[in-house]
Amino acid sequence: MIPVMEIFGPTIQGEGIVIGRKTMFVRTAGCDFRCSWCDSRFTWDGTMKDDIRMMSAAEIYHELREIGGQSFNHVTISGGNPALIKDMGVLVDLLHKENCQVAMETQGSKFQNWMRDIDQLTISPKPPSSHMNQNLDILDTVIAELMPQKINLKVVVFDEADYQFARQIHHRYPAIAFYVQVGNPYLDDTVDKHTEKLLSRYEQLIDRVMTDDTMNNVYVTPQLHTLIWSNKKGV
Ligand SMILES: C[S@@+](CC[C@H](N)C(=O)[O-])C[C@H]1O[C@@H](n2cnc3c(N)ncnc32)[C@H](O)[C@@H]1O
Ligand SMILES: Nc1nc2[nH]cc(C(=O)O)c2c(=O)[nH]1
Ligand code: SF4
Ligand SMILES: [Mg+2]
Repeated sequence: MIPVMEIFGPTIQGEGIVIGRKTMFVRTAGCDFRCSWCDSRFTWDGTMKDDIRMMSAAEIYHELREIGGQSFNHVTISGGNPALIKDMGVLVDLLHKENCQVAMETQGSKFQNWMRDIDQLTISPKPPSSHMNQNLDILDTVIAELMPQKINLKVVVFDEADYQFARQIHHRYPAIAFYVQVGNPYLDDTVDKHTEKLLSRYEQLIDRVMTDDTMNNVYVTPQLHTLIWSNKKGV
């Protein structure tokens, strides 16, 4: 059984390697990290614990079709940390059998065998501003289990220390597609002029990367969904 926090979509994948892709989301409950700026704290801080449902893969698939009808062929599994969940492989296999591609978001602190079957696996190590201490030896062991061409790395950047961390991660794994994503400090979804504020932060990150000759093989991205909807839940 899988602890599900929310199922929603179709929407656009707002982040990373398939940014803009029409997708459904399955968000699991529970995380082994506690990032200071987590935009999905409700998955682990207890505030929405009454919404958590223990569901089988078949039940999740049924609900995806109930909400999304035939209007999707891509599902993103996020959380929380979905890599905590042993039984997820059954859902990944079922989605593939039903001709859906499957993406996943995780922070690289845990490995499960079923992660090898994910079509777009994003690993997002946490920089200093998160106040997490990402264990790079564990990250090495997780990445060693996976095919470099089937995964990508995405580091969220809020400040210069985060940027230096991003560079360190990119150079530690040069064969893996690398994304720097601008941090969103506006977690309350009622911030005035959030789009302008986020775009301005995005522009600063672009400027930082453009003049850095050690960061040429990289993608610089915003969180597309937050430009439109701020940190609204369920989009
Ligand atoms: C909510 S997390 C869930 C998956 C997994 N726990 C992880 O962190 O990779 C999904 C993505 O959102 C990113 N994220 C979380 N809070 C953010 C924020 N305030 N600004 C920008 N990205 C954020 C994470 O770094 C991660 O790449
Ligand atoms: N539209 C949209 N794109 C996303 N990409 C990653 C998300 C996440 O929370 O993991 C996310 C999300 O919550 N919404
Ligand atoms: S690892 Fe992901 S879900 Fe967990 S606290 Fe950090 S951003 Fe949030
Ligand atoms: Mg999100």
